[in-house]
Amino acid sequence: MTYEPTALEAVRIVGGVGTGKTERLVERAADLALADGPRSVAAFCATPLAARAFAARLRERLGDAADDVLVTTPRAFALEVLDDNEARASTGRDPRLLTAVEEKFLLEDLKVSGIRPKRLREMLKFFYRSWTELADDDPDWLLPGEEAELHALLKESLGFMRAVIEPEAANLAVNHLRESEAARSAHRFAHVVVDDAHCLSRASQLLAELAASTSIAMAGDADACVRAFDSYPYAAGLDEFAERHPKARLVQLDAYLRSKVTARAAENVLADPAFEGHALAASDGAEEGALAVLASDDPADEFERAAAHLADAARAGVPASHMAVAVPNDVWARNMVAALEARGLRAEALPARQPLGGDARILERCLPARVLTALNLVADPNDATAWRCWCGFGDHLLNSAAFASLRKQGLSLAEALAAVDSGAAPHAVGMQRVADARREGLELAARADGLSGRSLLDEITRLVSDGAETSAPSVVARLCLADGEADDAASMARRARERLTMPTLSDGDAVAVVPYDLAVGLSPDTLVIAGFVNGFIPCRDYFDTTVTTLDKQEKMHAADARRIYALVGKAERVLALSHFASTDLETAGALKLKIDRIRLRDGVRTCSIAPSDFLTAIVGEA
Ligand SMILES: Nc1ncnc2c1ncn2[C@@H]1O[C@H](COP(=O)(O)OP(=O)(O)OP(=O)(O)O)[C@@H](O)[C@H]1O
Repeated sequence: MTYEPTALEAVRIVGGVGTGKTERLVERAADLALADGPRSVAAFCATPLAARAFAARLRERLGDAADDVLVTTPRAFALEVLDDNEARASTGRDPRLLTAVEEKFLLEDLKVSGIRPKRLREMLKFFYRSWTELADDDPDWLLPGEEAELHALLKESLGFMRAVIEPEAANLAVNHLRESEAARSAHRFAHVVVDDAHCLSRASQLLAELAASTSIAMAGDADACVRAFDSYPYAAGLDEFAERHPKARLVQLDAYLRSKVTARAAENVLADPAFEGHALAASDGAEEGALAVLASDDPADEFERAAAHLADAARAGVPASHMAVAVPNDVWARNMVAALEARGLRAEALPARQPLGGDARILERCLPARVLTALNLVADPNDATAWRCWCGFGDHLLNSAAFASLRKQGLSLAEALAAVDSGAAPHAVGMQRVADARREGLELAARADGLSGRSLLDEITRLVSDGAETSAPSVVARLCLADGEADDAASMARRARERLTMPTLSDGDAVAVVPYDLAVGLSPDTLVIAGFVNGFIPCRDYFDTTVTTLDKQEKMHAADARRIYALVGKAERVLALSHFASTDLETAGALKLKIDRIRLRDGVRTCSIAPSDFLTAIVGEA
């Protein structure tokens, strides 16, 4: 049976950055929770951090009753929808998102198609975007031949791993809800509110709508559309919402409610032609606020200077929980946290990318990933993704040929590996390596049985490294352990997956150090935008006309302008733009900075780095 949307009471809240959209939704959610009970309300936010901030604002109004309102992200909700037996059977998947390391194995499995890597990546991007836009509603959306074949291979490979890849999650959940009445009633709320809809994919927006039975309110601002958490944010969704709900009540918010100074900064950015003449005006009652430009000589000075700025704010009475630093990358995040802590300020960083790196092809270079994979095997000896990865580590092609031949048998991965155990697997390159890894994996799981917490992680590390290491890599311990808990393997594996695929901040009393695009949902009193230089924003390729065509350059500029607009407007009172003027050549190369000039200073080749092209636009100088 196919789902037909019923008439929902719909509200569309539109307005620029800082005009009170979230506040309206919080107010609405609180009123509805009081009227119809907190369990009748669900709030969808663009990122886990935004959900945390929304829940805190709701708590201020509702007290403990706020705990019974579901405040979540469409991604987490999609996995809940996919977590029942009917969904598992119809999708052939477990509700488990692939981590970045696991995605590398998927990619290698797709390379057996023989398609050149560049073309393969382009086609994958097309599939991923199309899934998020539900293009597969049209049965003829794929061209026959190479395109349809690669898509089939991708779906088969994901089915073999029984896992879900991020751009697919909301698509699978939408389709499951459309098809299953039982699923719809199990995941239904009388009232749904959706915040920052411009940062959500089309499938995420529709998923939230499918969860509503009586009313839906969606808030957004197409000008602030940035890739924050969903990989393909869909700004047009706000207009589509209006088309689907022609009787939707429109709430248009025009006054920027934060400080006058940050209003001017956001307004100045909006003057960019990319925004087609949109405007923003501070509300009459807003306080003045302040804008600071922190110019430093080099990165080390910058970290010091930015931290000193926030230490001064702390002395003036601003709590650390009301401060944020937006950073261009994890190097800046680490250094800012260290500089803030050195000044006695608590700070916590939200990673820009999953912290589990390494080279899966070389055993010695991927110990943390192998330890975490082994933990998954101990947690669930039938974990198909974990077995796929475990039996591929250390091989140049991650044993993709062997897995291709295992997959072709039409068995599940667990059944196919059982056949390997009994020597009944088809002959293929690398099959012996898979058989050996399988045996080692089973032995390891048996030896680790009964342990928990850090001792389990340490024992797995010892076994995985053949005794060379006796203590778990710190990144694995950070991902798996919670304060004072000696959890079993399953709890630690679940926690690590969640921290990798849905990262958030846990310390509510610390300065939030977040990537530029992940300030969604935050309203810090004082915001420092660090590393505000050319190369970080805009990125180096933007300036390189041999790499970037004029068309592409325009698109990059428009995307950056949206990022900056969404970011500067977040500061409640004080905005500080921090940049540095020089660094050594090696650092500049590694960080992909845009080098203006190279000079010899004290025998070191030193590069001049200019502040971001956006700085003058924000400050409003000619
Ligand atoms: N009705 C109101 N009266 C006074 N202040 C308000 C009102 N609504 C919101 N605010 C304050 O204005 C600021 C911005 O509000 P809010 O975060 O809801 O805006 P937003 O449009 O969701 O912002 P963003 O675009 O950054 O997500 C917050 O500090 C909030 O407390």
